[in-house]
Amino acid sequence: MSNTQKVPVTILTGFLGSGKTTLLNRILSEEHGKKIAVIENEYGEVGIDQGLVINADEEVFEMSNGCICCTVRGDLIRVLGNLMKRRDKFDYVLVETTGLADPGPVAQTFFMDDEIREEFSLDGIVTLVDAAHIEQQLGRSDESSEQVAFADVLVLNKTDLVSDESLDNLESRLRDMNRMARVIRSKQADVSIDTVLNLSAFDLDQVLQRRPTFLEPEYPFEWTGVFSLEKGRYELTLEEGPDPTMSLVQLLDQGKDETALNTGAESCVRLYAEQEQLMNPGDLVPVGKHVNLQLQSEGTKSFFIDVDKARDIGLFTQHTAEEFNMKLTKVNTPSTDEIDNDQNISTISPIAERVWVAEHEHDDEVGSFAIEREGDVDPEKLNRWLSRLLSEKGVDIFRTKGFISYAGESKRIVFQGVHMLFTAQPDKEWGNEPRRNQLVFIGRNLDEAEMIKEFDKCLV
Ligand SMILES: Nc1nc2c(ncn2[C@@H]2O[C@H](COP(=O)(O)OP(=O)(O)OP(=O)(O)O)[C@@H](O)[C@H]2O)c(=O)[nH]1
Repeated sequence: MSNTQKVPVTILTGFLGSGKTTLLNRILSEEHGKKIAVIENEYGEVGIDQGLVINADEEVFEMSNGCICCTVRGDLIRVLGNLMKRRDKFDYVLVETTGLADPGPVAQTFFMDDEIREEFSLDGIVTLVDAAHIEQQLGRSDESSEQVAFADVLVLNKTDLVSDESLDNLESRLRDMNRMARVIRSKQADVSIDTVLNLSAFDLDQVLQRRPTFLEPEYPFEWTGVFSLEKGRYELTLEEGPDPTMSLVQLLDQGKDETALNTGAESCVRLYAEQEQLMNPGDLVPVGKHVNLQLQSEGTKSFFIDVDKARDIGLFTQHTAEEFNMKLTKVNTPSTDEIDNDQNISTISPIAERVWVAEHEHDDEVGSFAIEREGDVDPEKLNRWLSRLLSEKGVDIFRTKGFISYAGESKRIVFQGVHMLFTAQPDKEWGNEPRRNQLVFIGRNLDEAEMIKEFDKCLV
């Protein structure tokens, strides 16, 4: 298929609260004659963004799954795959990434996966920059620097909140970080559509020159072991490790050379994006499924693997085998083997092993949670609490957003906060919809229990 027939894709990035949804809504409400499918990559437990995107004919798909940088590729492949079945319904795709994501893995998807590459072409990466907060963000997170570095267009938004002088300084700082990008200033992301869509701006060769590692993938698993097994039942044992659960995929006939390991890894990227199946100790691990081993109980945990004939199997695990002292042993059955005592059972060593090192560090302190409560809140109490919370902890609370039901107000209130700045504005009538509150917080070292307790005090 030639490039012109491929569906163009624009990736919209920018740190939390920089104005991505505002720009998206602007694009969706403009007469541009395009049928746009929107993919929202949410961070957090509740899909608030979908509720904030205006009603349009466009289709909105949400993804949300684990560590974004590691799982996004699998998620995106799944969502794009579904989109292709409705090819007649759209002619442009917009991907809004979560503000915490490095856009690299999102962009990679359009080059690494053959099926995706055949159907879609990356048109450009548009990065929203919050003029009021970017200095602070650049100092604190690698992701925001990556978002600037990858951009084809930098939209310097929220110009109303800073002086012209600061804007000039900021603009020159951004240009130092990325000389290729076009910089546009905006208020409420009021940029003209043709400065952000249909640019044919993304140039893979150029990116590879700047960043030779661009196509080096990141995986949602850290370890692979290939085991050469005979027919029979095997026991997989795990001790205490760094996590109370661990994801795993078992593949049949896994080769052990470099190419085979990479092929296996790519198919696991897709499998890892599927809903995980919880496995308790004693369960039989199915083939080709994303399972999540439950390891909360004390002592050694055992799971079982049945092999129908002599073959090599691959285990792709979220953490390394070493971290859980994971071992595979053959279970002797009286009909086929001599009964062994425990001492004689020997661990089977893998014929090949591979550690997939994620290039990025996981920032464990950054997290999110949602408060969801039926009923109404007292606006004054809520305002007092949030003002205090955000003035005290606003540096660590990157983003707050959601819907609130004010007592005595017929309209739903949309709450939006970026660090210490926040607004609460009436949106649509509640009508017949049940009145409820949904508030998502994203930040560092959040005290979830305390914040929920304080929120509950604001309910009437
Ligand atoms: N003062 C000011 N506020 C703005 C501007 N653009 C957007 N906002 C507000 O900033 C808040 C965040 O905007 P969003 O568009 O939701 O930002 P986002 O990047 O989608 O946020 P996340 O999805 O959480 O990362 C909202 O309250 C917007 O109304 C602007 O130019 N000036």
